[in-house]
Amino acid sequence: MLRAHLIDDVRRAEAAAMAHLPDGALMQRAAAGLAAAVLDVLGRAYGSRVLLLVGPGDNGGDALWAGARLAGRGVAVEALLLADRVHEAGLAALHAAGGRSTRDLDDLHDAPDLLVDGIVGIGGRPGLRPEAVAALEAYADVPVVAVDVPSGVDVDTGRLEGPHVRAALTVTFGTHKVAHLVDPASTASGALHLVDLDLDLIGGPAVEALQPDDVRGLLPRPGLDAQKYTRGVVGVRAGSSTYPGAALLAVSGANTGLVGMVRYVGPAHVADTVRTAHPEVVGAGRVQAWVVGPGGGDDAATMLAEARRDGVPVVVDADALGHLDEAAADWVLTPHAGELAAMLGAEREAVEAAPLEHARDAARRWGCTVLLKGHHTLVAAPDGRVRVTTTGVPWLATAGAGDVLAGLVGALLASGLEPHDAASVGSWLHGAAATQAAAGGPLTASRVAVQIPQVVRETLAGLG
Ligand SMILES: NC(=O)C1=CN([C@@H]2O[C@H](COP(=O)(O)OP(=O)(O)OC[C@H]3O[C@@H](n4cnc5c(N)ncnc54)[C@H](OP(=O)(O)O)[C@@H]3O)[C@@H](O)[C@H]2O)[C@@H](O)CC1
Ligand SMILES: Nc1ncnc2c1ncn2[C@@H]1O[C@H](COP(=O)(O)OP(=O)(O)O)[C@@H](O)[C@H]1O
Ligand SMILES: [K+]
Repeated sequence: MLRAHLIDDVRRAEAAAMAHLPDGALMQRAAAGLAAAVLDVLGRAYGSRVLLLVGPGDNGGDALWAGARLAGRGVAVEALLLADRVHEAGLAALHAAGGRSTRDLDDLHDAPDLLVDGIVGIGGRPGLRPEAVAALEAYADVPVVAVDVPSGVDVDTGRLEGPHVRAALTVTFGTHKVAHLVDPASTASGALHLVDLDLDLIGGPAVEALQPDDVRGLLPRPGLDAQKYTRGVVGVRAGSSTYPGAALLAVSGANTGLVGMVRYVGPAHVADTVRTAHPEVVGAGRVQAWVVGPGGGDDAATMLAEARRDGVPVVVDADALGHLDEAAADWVLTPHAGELAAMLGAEREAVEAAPLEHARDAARRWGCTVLLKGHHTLVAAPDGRVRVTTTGVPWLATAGAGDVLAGLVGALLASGLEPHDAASVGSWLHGAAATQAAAGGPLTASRVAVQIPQVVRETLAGLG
C-alpha cells in the first residue's frame, strides 16, 4: 500500500527520529536520495548543468546539500537564492564543492538541463512569491525536480491556489504527502520517488493508494468447491429506450468473470440487445448486489426503489444519484464531479478544486462509500478513510467508461468484497485495463471492459 500522511504526523515522526540521530542526519539522507534521483534524470554528471531554486527553509537546505553532492560528481551547479536567509551549512557545502550561488536571475547565463525546486516544502503556504515565479517563467521549458513537494501547492489538501511549481519528478522524504496523490495538486507532482528515512509514522495515513500486491490479496478467486451461486450474482438495472448502450456497458463491466452470474433487468428490447451481446446474462432473480442507474433516464427512481427492496448492497450511478434520499452503509455511490456537486448542492468547480474534502463530506452525509470519479478517482468511507486510484490514463475520460466501472464495482460487491475494497479494487482494475487497452492511444469504453480479465490475470500472476 502506498501511504500519504499529513504534515503534522511527518513533523512528529521527524522529531522522534531526530531525538536519537546526530544533528542533520535526516537532511543528509534526504539530500543523498535527492542527488541520486537527479543524477538518474540527468543520465550523466560531467557536462550537465543544474539550477537550484532555494527558499528560506530546510527544503532549500535539502536542495543545497544535494547540489553539493552533485557538484562533487562534476555537475555544474548554480543556486538562485530566493530568500534573504537560506540554509547556511548547505550553502557553505555547495560553495566548498565548487557550486556557485547568486541572488540575481540576470547573473545566470546558460540555460540549465534541470531545475531543482527547493523553494518550499511542507512548511510552505500555498502560492509562490514573485521572485520564484519570475525564475520559473525564465526557464519555463526546463524540466523541474521538486524537493519533497512541488512548491506552492497545498500539501495537506491537494488544492491549488495561486502559482505553483509543475514538476516532472517529485522526490519526497519519509512518506508521501496528500498533494502527491490527490487532484488537482497530483497533476503538479509528476512522477513520484520516495526516499525512505526510516521514520516511525504513528498516525494513520490520510490517504492511501492500492498497489498490485494489495489488489492481488483482495481479488476474489473461486475455491475448488466453487459453484456459480457461491461466487456471487450481480444484477444490473440500467438502460432505457434513450440510452440502451449504457445497459450494455454496465453489463460488460459486470460480466468479466469475477462473479458466478450476471442478471439484467430493464426494458424488453434493451434486454434482447444485452443478451445478444452477452449470452451468459440471465433475467430477474436473486442477487448479492445491484448496479443501478447508468442510462436509466426517467426510470432511474423506480430502478433504485426496486433494488433497495432486496436489502443487498447497491452501486448507485448516473441517473439514480439524483433520486438518492438515503443510502445503506453497504452501498457505493459513484458520481463524477458534476453529479457530486448536484448531490451536495455545491458548484462543480468547487468539487473539482477540493475533491478530497467533498468526497469525504458525501461519505459522511450518506453514511456509505463514495467513489468520486476523475483523474485520480477517490474512494471515501464514512469513517474518513480514503483510497485514491493512481492507475488509468486521460484517454479513459470517454463516454460510457463510468458505466463499465459501475458494473465492475457491482460484481466485486456481489463477490463478497467490503464496499471500500470493492470500490477501490474496481477503480484500480478499471484504470489498469484502460492503460493497457489504450496502449498510448485512444480508447472506447467497450475496450476497457474487454481488457479487464487480462488485467486480473496479470495481477493474480504477480505481473502487475
Ligand atoms: N520533516 C522531515 O522529516 C524532513 C524534512 N526535510 C525537509 O524539510 C522541509 C521542511 O522544511 P521547513 O520546515 O524549514 O519548511 P520549508 O518548507 O523549507 O519552508 C518554510 C519557510 O518558507 C517560508 N514560506 C512559507 N510559504 C512560503 C511561500 N509560499 N513562498 C516563500 N516562502 C514561504 C516560511 O516563511 P514564513 O512562514 O516564516 O514567512 C519558512 O521560512 C521538508 O519539506 C523537507 O524538504 C528533510 O530535510 C529531512 C526530513
Ligand atoms: N483526466 C482523467 N484521467 C484519467 N481518468 C479519467 C480522467 N477523467 C475522467 N476519468 C475517468 O473516466 C471515467 C469517466 O466516467 P464518467 O464521467 O462516469 O463517464 P460516463 O458517464 O460517460 O460513463 C471515470 O472512470 C473517470 O475516473
Ligand atoms: K519544493
